[in-house]
Amino acid sequence: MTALSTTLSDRLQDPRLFRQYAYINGKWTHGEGGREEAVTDPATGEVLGHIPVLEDAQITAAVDAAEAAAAGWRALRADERSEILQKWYAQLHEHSEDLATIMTLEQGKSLDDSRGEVQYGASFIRWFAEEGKRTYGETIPSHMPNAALGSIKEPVGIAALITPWNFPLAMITRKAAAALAAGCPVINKPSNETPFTALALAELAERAGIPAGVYNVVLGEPAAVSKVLCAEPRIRALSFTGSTRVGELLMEQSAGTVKKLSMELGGNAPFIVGPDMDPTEAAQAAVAAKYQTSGQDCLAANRILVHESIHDAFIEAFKDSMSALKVGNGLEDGTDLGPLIHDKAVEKAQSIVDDAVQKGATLHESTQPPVAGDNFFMPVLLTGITREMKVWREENFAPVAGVLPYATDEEAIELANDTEYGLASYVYSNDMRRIWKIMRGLEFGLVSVNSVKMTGAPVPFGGVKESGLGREGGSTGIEEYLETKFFCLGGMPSASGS
Ligand SMILES: NC(=O)c1ccc[n+]([C@@H]2O[C@H](COP(=O)([O-])OP(=O)(O)OC[C@H]3O[C@@H](n4cnc5c(N)ncnc54)[C@H](O)[C@@H]3O)[C@@H](O)[C@H]2O)c1
Ligand SMILES: N[C@@H](CC=O)C(=O)O
Repeated sequence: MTALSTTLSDRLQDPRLFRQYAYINGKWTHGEGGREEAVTDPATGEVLGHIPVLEDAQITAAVDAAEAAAAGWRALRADERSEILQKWYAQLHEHSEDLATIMTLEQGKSLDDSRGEVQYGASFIRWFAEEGKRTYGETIPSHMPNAALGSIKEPVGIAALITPWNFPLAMITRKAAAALAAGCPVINKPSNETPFTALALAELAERAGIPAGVYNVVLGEPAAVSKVLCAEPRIRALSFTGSTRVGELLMEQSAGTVKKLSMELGGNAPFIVGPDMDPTEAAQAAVAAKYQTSGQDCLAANRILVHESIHDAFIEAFKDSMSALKVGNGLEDGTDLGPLIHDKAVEKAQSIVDDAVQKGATLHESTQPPVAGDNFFMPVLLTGITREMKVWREENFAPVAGVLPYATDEEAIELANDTEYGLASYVYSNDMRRIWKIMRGLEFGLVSVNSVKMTGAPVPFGGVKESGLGREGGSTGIEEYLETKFFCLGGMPSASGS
């Protein structure tokens, strides 16, 4: 390892949380082929450390380990698994500041946002520790004489969890806690941009007493690792969070082994502002819904639809609010927006802005001076946009907002639904009838009315159309890792004579 690789551990109260190995069968594992990949701080370009690039046989070894551990984990009572998960939850709380530091260094988001994500991610562990105790089956009135019918819930088996870099902790715990509570061993493949948060979670899982083989983290070349996981018949569930492009690829690759699939994919959220709204209040909410995590959020309000009667006042207030956002290194006090994850993200953001301007949109820039650094991108607003522009059609995953005026509620609904995505949507209005009409008309899995914040452990989170399959969190999230087994007990004496 290079001298710089010690920098990250020097910043931690508990340096053992910084791991530069995969975690398989309870052991910290290097790559057998000797290959490594560097992980950099997107704010500075500094190398934070290295991760091993595992060979295919090592990915299969993780499946072997999970298979060997499966029977023991499944045999525990739900309340015994719950106790272990509660200990994992406590570990996250005890080490929350270190987890936030690791996250900010490798992802770039502000330290406050990272702290918030640690609490958010931990909340899924506590939630599923409780939900695991409530995986009820049912009794079924029999249609046959002398038979008793019913169903029980059983763990689906080994679950592979492939996760993104934008929420490096919560996207893991929302899956892993549900799978573990259901009785499934897990194999997490985190993003190569943010592996150290995932590895710290594994270290804390071990300290909490999650047995060897039940929790594994594999690393390597993403397409190669995912190919092995998808083709592996012993993996019975695949839960993926990431882009629609990769999600579709993984669905194809999993077809041959007919896995249970959960897909949390991309979004292109509309934000509808009714004519009855105060334009300043609505603009402040839209700015918050668009620029959080520098726009690198599947919930980001990309397409802002404002009633024509308040459009101009809304734009003025939006520009003021956008210009108040402080861009900088996430470790610095007062930073609202950190850098984008890498140079390709900056290039994509710039190409979306250029495309819109070239097709006639007006660009409004922040009044703050630009921040030096390759991956920093100042927040911008585009007005006068059309449906032909990339800013309308593509998930930009950057601090780029587009605003379009509309005249009627029907037009707002039609515009909002004009996308292959169907994850999150926002409605701002004080008119209950309008809210109800628009909410029912929106083809999205999540509708947030007069609130920027919509997520949390009790929420059935997920999208429709090409935004995905299944729901995470809430009372349904654990179902992604359970099978229903029907039973028919024949030859039974029956009190009712049936
Ligand atoms: N719906 C949700 O809950 C949700 C949450 C967070 C992010 N997202 C989406 O995730 C995307 C951003 O995250 P990202 O850039 O990490 O997504 P991504 O699809 O590029 O990567 C996600 C994961 O897939 C892996 N991967 C990348 N290329 C692969 C390939 N060719 N074969 C197999 N695996 C591959 C990555 O290493 C990573 O672990 C956005 O589209 C965002 O909307 C969705
Ligand atoms: N903010 C989302 C993740 C999307 O990128 C969430 O809370 O699940």
